[in-house]
Amino acid sequence: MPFIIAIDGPAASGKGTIARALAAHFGFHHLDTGLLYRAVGAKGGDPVAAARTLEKTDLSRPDLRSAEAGQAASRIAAIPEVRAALLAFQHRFAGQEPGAVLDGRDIGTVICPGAPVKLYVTASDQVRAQRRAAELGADPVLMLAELQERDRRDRERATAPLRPAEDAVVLDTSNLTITDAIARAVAVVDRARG
Ligand SMILES: Nc1ncnc2c1ncn2[C@@H]1O[C@H](COP(=O)(O)OP(=O)(O)OP(=O)(O)O)[C@@H](O)[C@H]1O
Ligand SMILES: Nc1ccn([C@@H]2O[C@H](COP(=O)(O)O)[C@@H](O)[C@H]2O)c(=O)n1
Repeated sequence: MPFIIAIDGPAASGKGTIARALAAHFGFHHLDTGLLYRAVGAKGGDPVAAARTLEKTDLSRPDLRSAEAGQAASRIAAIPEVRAALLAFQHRFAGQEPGAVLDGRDIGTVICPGAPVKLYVTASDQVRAQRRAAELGADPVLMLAELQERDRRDRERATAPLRPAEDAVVLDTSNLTITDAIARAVAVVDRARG
């Protein structure tokens, strides 16, 4: 049976960085599920139709990492039919041997609630805004407003809201270097694998 690592958390908390590193460390597949929502938002038109016809090539559009694409993603992510259309792809991905790391907002709560490792990666709003501003070469004040608006929408939506699974290990990376954050995540997985 494949080993699944479910990682959730708010925007720019470092979950993607940790997910990629865990996948490389353990030789697992990795899916950044945020990309699915970003790609649907970027396609325009009817989001439900866009989600139902999403193709792999849609995920390599060059504009998906922008703040605008993040905002569009979080708007369409609140539509239950969009989320339903993306379920089968995520479940298939999670079923790959020898294991898979999926990061997003509802992986531990909805997509893979039985995952043996669930991490909820977080950091203070200010730290996340600084990191995202440095990454995109953007204004930290604007990034703070952008992240807070997106987090609020993600937490308050009725379907699959952002929240830690009850059995998730919370990892606050506010005062951790990338190396230390990854080391802590590896230790959590090692413990779970025995
Ligand atoms: N512990 C850390 N210390 C310093 N910088 C970090 C740390 N973790 C991640 N970063 C940096 O912060 C930025 C956001 O990290 P990352 O993309 O992993 O976040 P994310 O939670 O996956 O974001 P999103 O939800 O928007 O996809 C990146 O530039 C990354 O290099
Ligand atoms: N499992 C997920 C993943 C993402 N979303 C929504 O997509 C937006 C963009 O995600 P990033 O991880 O790339 O920042 C995010 O704000 C969510 O609205 C989601 O709902 N579920």
